[in-house]
Amino acid sequence: MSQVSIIDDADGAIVDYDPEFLDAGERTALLAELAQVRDRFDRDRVVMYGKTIDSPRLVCAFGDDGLHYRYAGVDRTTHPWPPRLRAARDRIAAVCGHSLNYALVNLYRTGDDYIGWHADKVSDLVPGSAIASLSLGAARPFQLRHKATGADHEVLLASGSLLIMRGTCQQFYKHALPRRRGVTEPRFNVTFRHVRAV
Ligand SMILES: O=C(O)CCC(=O)C(=O)O
Ligand SMILES: [Fe+2]
Repeated sequence: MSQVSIIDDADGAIVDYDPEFLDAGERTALLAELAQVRDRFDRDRVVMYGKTIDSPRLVCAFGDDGLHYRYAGVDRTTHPWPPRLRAARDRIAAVCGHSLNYALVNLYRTGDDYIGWHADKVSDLVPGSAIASLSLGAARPFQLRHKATGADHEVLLASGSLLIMRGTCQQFYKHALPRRRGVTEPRFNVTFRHVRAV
């Protein structure tokens, strides 16, 4: 595990990045497994400022039985873990130092798909738990911005890379994956989370 520190600030926000968490064989196998469940992906209908908006990307959730994780008015059913995704989850949980029971997977079909500036909702997560983000497919730039100072960070998320956000990251920073014209290859992003049992 060769982690690079992206953020480690006085407020306790921590972001670490490992560009080569998965080797080439694991990347190919996991991409193939996600491609097999491609028909389970659909757009989120997100309620924002009283309006219903279809997300500019496709989404699918996997997790342990009976879990719910709500965000922006979406309460999505979780599918059972495909075996390779569960194996990746186990390895990533060992890196985080706690269990991970939920994975939200975004599919950016081309560079036109994106996710806007936001912080992840942490009230349904186990306090102090990390959010671990595994990328597969097209490399896309990921941006982090401090909510008060506007300080910017950008990381090109490579296929097979792992980015871990922990500490007060969601409290002090927003993040986004902007549009990138000219990207024709799809990208899957899996964010593993430790959702609180309700
Ligand atoms: O695709 C990414 O790298 C980020 C996804 C994300 O921020 C989210 O699902 O909350
Ligand atoms: Fe996010």
